[in-house]
Amino acid sequence: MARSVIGVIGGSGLYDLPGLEDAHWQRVESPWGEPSDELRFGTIAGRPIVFLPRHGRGHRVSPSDIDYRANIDALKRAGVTDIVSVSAVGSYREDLSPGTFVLVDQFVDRTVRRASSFFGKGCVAHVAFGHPTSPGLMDRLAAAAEAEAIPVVRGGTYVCMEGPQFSTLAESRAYKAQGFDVIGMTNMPEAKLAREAEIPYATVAMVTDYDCWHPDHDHVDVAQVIKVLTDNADKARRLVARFAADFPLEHPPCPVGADHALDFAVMTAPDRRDPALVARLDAVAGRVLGR
Ligand SMILES: CSC[C@H]1O[C@H](OP(=O)(O)O)[C@H](O)[C@@H]1O
Ligand SMILES: Nc1ncnc2[nH]cnc12
Repeated sequence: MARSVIGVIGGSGLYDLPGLEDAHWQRVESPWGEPSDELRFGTIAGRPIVFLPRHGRGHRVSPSDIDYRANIDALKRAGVTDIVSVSAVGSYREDLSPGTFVLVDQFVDRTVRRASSFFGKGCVAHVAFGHPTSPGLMDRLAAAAEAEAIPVVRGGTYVCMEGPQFSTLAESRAYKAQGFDVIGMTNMPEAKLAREAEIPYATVAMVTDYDCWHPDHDHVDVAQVIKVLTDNADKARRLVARFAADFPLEHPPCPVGADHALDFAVMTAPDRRDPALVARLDAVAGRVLGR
């Protein structure tokens, strides 16, 4: 059984994890491109943690420009076995008011210009993705939230838009009518790539606004989002710290098999694989490609 290494991807408003002990920033090279920033290595209660600010320190990288493949590959190279992502979201439900934390369990991908797979011409693979988040991680996040007296809502569908503009009123109403619960711009293809890299993934979504469908609220603006984020950042850090401190030292098997997602996924015959692509897949898929 592998030693647990928790990866934390910090979203808007979360550019560092102040509770990390023995922490240092370190550049991790990836053959897939430029990660959003250096990785912050440290420990919490003796557990190794690797933190990555998704938009880079100072929020320099927009959702469409994030190199999600480089980020996930870098975390995999750093030995990460489990990922918790923290994200700001807009809400489509009256009861999910700003400040609410939601452990989303489903995603709908509406992004249009992002590389969303490590695989492709020369090495084709299809991973199962019916359950895109790990129930094991969500159970532990819910327990950590309870221990810290932070209310969380368990379950919800996150629709990922391309952005960077927020939705039109027509889009917002349509998403609400389709039954989506929250909206953001970053969790896709991040969650898809984590699955391909066999890293169980869960998201703590922090509601910052009602998008623009709500008759009693004006359109979304960044000042409003930042205010809610600032008011809640400390709660998010406490939640992540408690989750990490209580995490098993040995990686617990993922109930939906995310940590073995590639067992039966690769279609391309060994003698027909592109050696250059296979070389780039060394960290993500070395376990099944024999590298
Ligand atoms: C500042 S609001 C819009 C911005 O915040 C969310 O990012 P993240 O998931 O990294 O917290 C949203 O997806 C947008 O990128
Ligand atoms: N309303 C919204 N739409 C998309 N991304 C968001 N992130 C925070 N609020 C959002």
